[in-house]
Amino acid sequence: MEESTKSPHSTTSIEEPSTSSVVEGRATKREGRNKPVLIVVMGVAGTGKTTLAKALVSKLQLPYIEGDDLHPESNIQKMSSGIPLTDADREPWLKLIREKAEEMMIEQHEARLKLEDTKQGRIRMEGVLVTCSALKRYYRDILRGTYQPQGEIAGTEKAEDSGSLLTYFVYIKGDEGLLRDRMKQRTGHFMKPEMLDSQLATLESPEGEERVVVVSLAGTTAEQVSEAVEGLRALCAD
Ligand SMILES: Nc1ncnc2c1ncn2[C@@H]1O[C@H](COP(=O)(O)OP(=O)(O)O)[C@@H](O)[C@H]1O
Ligand SMILES: O=C(O)[C@H](O)[C@@H](O)[C@H](O)[C@H](O)COP(=O)(O)O
Repeated sequence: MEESTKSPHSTTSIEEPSTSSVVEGRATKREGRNKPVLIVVMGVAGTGKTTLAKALVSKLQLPYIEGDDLHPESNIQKMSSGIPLTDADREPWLKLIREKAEEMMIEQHEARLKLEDTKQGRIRMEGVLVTCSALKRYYRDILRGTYQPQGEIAGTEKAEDSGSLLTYFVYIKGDEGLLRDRMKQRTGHFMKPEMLDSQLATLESPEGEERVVVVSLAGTTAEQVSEAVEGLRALCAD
């Protein structure tokens, strides 16, 4: 077994048969070469996106973007004051997340080429993990890089480019009561439990869309990791 590192930003090889290699391995066999992936852990506020994403980072050894860190200060101020964000507030934020993920993927790819040149190691999977509420279908299309706005009328989609950063969603789904309990227990966060109503009202479930894995809110983090990984593996094998 080659040496591996725990750093999510590492470019060292991951030789153990980790989930990342399983996910990547299937994709590689099917499509003939490595495909970088964007994995978005999504759901309303307080579902456990950050907790699950950090566990997946450690399992899959992928770099990670915390979506909340990319909000402009004005959005944070608004949410902290109990005012839900609008589409106009969210659109630039979602575009920025996609841009950052693409930048990170390019950096990762360049680092990989250098490692291959010097034969220092091998990366088993390329991709980026992101946490983002991604509440509406068209928000997710922005994250997929497929959204094409058309002036004032509803936007259309362009096809996802399988040669770039294919986007998968891990949707944490569960009971509203449990969610409210979790939010009440969480302290020191700008998003207060009262904001949950607007989050739930805005949510358009991603179920039925392409490349979506549903995991249970009620599960432990370890169970959620297994569900996510199994789901991603199944999608890659399709
Ligand atoms: N699987 C889980 N089981 C129990 N509590 C959890 C689980 N995942 C997260 N939590 C707790 O729920 C709260 C919200 O989690 P967090 O990761 O901050 O969610 P989000 O990023 O979606 O807002 C935190 O207090 C966290 O410790
Ligand atoms: O789209 C939104 O309304 C916001 O993005 C909102 O979802 C916020 O970013 C987080 O949900 C709050 O932080 P947590 O998700 O960490 O609770």
